[in-house]
Amino acid sequence: MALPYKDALQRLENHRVRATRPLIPPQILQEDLPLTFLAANTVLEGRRATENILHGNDDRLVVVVGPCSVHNVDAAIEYAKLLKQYADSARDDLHIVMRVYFEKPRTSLGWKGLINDPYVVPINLALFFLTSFTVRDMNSSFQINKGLRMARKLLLDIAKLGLPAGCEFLDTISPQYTADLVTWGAIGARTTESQVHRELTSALSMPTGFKNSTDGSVGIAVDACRAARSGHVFLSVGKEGLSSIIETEARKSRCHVILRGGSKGPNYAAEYVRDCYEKLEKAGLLCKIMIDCSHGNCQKQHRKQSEVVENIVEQLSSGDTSTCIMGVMLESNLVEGRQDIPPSGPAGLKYGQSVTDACLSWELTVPALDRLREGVRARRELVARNARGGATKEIKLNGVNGTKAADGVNGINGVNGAQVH
Ligand SMILES: O=C[C@H](O)[C@H](O)COP(=O)(O)O
Ligand SMILES: C=C(OP(=O)(O)O)C(=O)O
Repeated sequence: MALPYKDALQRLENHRVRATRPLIPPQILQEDLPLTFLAANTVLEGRRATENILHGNDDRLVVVVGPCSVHNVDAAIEYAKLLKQYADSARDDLHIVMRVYFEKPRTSLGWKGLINDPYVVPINLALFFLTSFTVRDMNSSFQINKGLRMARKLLLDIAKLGLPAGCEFLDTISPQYTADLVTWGAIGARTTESQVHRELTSALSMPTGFKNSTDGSVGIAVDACRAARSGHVFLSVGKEGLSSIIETEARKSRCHVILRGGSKGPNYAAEYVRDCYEKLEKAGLLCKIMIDCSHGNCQKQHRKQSEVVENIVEQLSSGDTSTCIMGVMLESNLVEGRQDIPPSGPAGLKYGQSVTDACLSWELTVPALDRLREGVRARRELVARNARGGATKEIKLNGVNGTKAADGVNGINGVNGAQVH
């Protein structure tokens, strides 16, 4: 029997939408939590240093290190203070950026991060006790306006400490709320192939890395770097929260590939770095690569990150891939390992431990960072030796002669004639 016309219409759209709630406009949140002079300086300086490393005008390594995801802002600040102290002591060798990840792409289902589902303690005590026994995930409040506010406030507090922050951009609207506080961005393995994320990246003002796909394909990350370098016209929102048509301009690339391993195994070893380099060179792109020690590269066994670090140090010290490695990523937290969110709710969580991927403890992170410093120093010596004694086989790949580029762009690739963008 035919449905009444009105019922039929209702089934044609929004049939599965339970509710639509208003989202705070980005401009209001930015007015409520404005960028301070100190915070702006942290971001600008952090971006400048990252770009100099990307373009071969600074021989340090960018190290993106921190929790897999932030769920407790107090623990994140405690971690940030430790990291800031270390970053200051290591600043001659490492440009340290804290991983401050609020958006989690899931393989299938799971908590999607602090912006999507922050842990907001109910004000009403009775409700608190009731929800303590019934909640799933962080607390299934899905109070996204609060999540955005908490994320912006945390990024602001970290920037005020003088520590640069790095975020994954998973949603294409949320960057309007936080991007002015982000020094370095990432597009994850599950979204690097997405046109929408490549368009978003073309609009981002910070250097950004594209991960290889979860099956290990590096070609899609190279394609993504090429796509993001171009100008695009696409749909998004403006600062007033209005749906908008955004137009971006083609520009010098600030993108790089992140090798994160995949379902076929790790890809941090020199042969994979070399292969990635060759793909980037063929595409006429900046031949700069970050190695993610976690995810597919440690096969989710967090302590293996230290083994990956050892391999990177070896490559930095002597390998032909030495100078195309511009960065390293580590998943680290106050407390080692990971925990599930208890069925009774987040109140029972252990302080300072990840609820997503397992992380290195702070105590294991420091020696890994120290080793990376040693690797950078060894690379410096290698480059200096090469400058004194002519090109050696080891560093032929990049043709680096240890000098800085005059135009601030082609320091690394300029020598062997590869095109730079
Ligand atoms: O970095 C975190 C995870 O690797 C990513 O979000 C996927 O997580 P999942 O496989 O547990 O869903
Ligand atoms: C989700 C992440 O990584 P990937 O995209 O490599 O899985 C991450 O870095 O948090």
